[in-house]
Amino acid sequence: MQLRELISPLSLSSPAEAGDVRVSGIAFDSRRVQAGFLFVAVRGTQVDGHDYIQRAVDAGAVAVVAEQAVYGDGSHADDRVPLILVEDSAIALALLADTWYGSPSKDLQLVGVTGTNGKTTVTTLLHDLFTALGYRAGLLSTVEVRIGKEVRSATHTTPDALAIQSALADMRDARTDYVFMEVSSHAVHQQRTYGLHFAGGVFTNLSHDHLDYHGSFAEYIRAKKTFFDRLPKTGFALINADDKRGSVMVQNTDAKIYRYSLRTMVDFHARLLANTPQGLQLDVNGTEVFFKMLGRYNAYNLLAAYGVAVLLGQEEQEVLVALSALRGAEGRLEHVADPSGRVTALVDYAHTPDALRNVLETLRALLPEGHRLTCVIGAGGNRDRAKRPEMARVTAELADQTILTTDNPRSESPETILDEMEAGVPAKLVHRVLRITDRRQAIRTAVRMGHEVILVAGKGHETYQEIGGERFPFDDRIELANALKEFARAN
Ligand SMILES: CC(=O)N[C@H]1[C@@H](OP(=O)(O)OP(=O)(O)OC[C@H]2O[C@@H](n3ccc(=O)[nH]c3=O)[C@H](O)[C@@H]2O)O[C@H](CO)[C@@H](O)[C@@H]1O[C@H](C)C(=O)N[C@@H](C)C(=O)N[C@H](CCC(=O)O)C(=O)O
Ligand SMILES: Nc1ncnc2c1ncn2[C@@H]1O[C@H](COP(=O)(O)OP(=O)(O)OP(=O)(O)O)[C@@H](O)[C@H]1O
Ligand SMILES: N[C@H](CCC[C@H](N)C(=O)O)C(=O)O
Ligand SMILES: [Mg+2]
Repeated sequence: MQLRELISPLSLSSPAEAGDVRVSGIAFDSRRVQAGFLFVAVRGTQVDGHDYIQRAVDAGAVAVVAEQAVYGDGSHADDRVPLILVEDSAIALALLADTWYGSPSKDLQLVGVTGTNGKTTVTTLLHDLFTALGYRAGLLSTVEVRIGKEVRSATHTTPDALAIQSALADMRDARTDYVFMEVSSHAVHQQRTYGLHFAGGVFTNLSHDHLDYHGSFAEYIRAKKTFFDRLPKTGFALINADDKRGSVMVQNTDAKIYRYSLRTMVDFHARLLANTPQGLQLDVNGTEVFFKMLGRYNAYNLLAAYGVAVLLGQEEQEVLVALSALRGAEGRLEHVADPSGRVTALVDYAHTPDALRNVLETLRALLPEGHRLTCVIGAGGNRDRAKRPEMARVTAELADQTILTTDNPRSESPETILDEMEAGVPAKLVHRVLRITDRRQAIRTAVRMGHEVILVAGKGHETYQEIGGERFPFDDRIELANALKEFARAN
């Protein structure tokens, strides 16, 4: 593509000298530049992409997009290639990616889901629902990217702008009708989703997470709200009316606002008739349905998916019938078989205080009288530190036995993370809390406790443990299954 054509959507105040340079690709990482590429210098959380311009040009970049021509160290832009100056290179990157791939979001019905918890569940439900209704559906989630029958594992909840546009282009080429994507607060803040044309957006809920990155709860709210601020007039904004942040989210949106609730008679309303170990019985806008998913919080996820489907023009009764058979995403309240048949063993992705409260309260409510629950939980390294003591406190309060352990320490010391978790356990509950750093041992010990219910939380679908920048194979479901087998053999 000609550089001139590629940069035309950037609406530059002083049009750059693009000449007749031909661009063969775009990269925002100098290590991925090939001959003929356009390099976009983006300021990051670790380093500044502007410091890598020379390297990008040496690697074959034929043009550079940057926010400045003179850098902190006094060096100047490489004058071998055209430099296109922009105000915000992350926004420029998103627009360039959109142009490069031919604006695929305009050819698809794209729905974004944001909120602290429930994004993967709602997007997966929607993907599976629209597939069941006979459409070609695409998915961009924490777990996977689905393009028709092709499944790619995901690197991020919301990938970078080039990866999003490339996946959407593949979906468009595969004649996909509807695409459901998670929109994380990191993504909004880093402009990964800038310029995407959304048919609608969903807000699930807001609670404590990612305060390390955003700095404060107000900034975290602001990032999520920006997603709704940018929705088009033609789109819809579907919010959880039972979450107190719902109305703030859509305060400045141009999109048409719709609400869902378990408490009030809004556009999409459900009444919880029964919450059983087999599933949920709900009255959804006047129709009684039994769903296979468990727990009150999943009533919200189901209602959000129902609302989106109806707003996208689907027939209400057909939607309810199809939704009633779905089970949501893998690694969320996923059962692990116990050969002895004595234990209900589950893996879940709860990795925030609110998610842990929800899943533990759900299990508590469904447990027969006298049944005891052991929960294995850790907290990730290089992530929000403030949530660590809260996660331990909530678990200690709601489980009969808590085992604190390691969950992706990344570059942090596992012991320091565990110290910070332990600090949150109220003195009167310390007798219910064990600390076992090695996650495999923690899971084995949980099984040996002999309680009727075991919940291994925090890693869900993950198939690795990230320690010191390296990912080692580790899957809670396999570990739990092995421990249950061992225990069944020994007893
Ligand atoms: C904290 C964070 O979000 N970091 C993301 C960010 O990287 P960064 O800002 O730290 O980048 P950096 O290392 O400072 O580099 C700055 C720039 O210099 C460039 N560079 C760097 C080195 C070099 O040699 N040459 C070069 O050109 C880099 O390519 C980059 O453009 O931009 C990168 C490219 O898009 C992301 O891969 C990276 O995600 C990291 C791996 C990450 O762990 N992110 C997590 C926290 C995340 O995004 N999570 C959310 C939400 C999770 C959830 O709750 O579901 C998600 O959407 O996944
Ligand atoms: N609507 C909800 N409200 C509160 N907690 C929920 C809700 N849905 C799911 N959870 C809890 O949060 C966990 C993560 O759910 P899910 O993966 O759907 O969220 P997510 O928003 O995609 O998370 P992430 O930010 O990691 O992408 C679940 O395993 C469950 O414990
Ligand atoms: N996608 C989220 C989930 C993390 C889950 C937990 N296993 C961890 O590593 O902290 C994050 O990156 O914050
Ligand atoms: Mg997710």
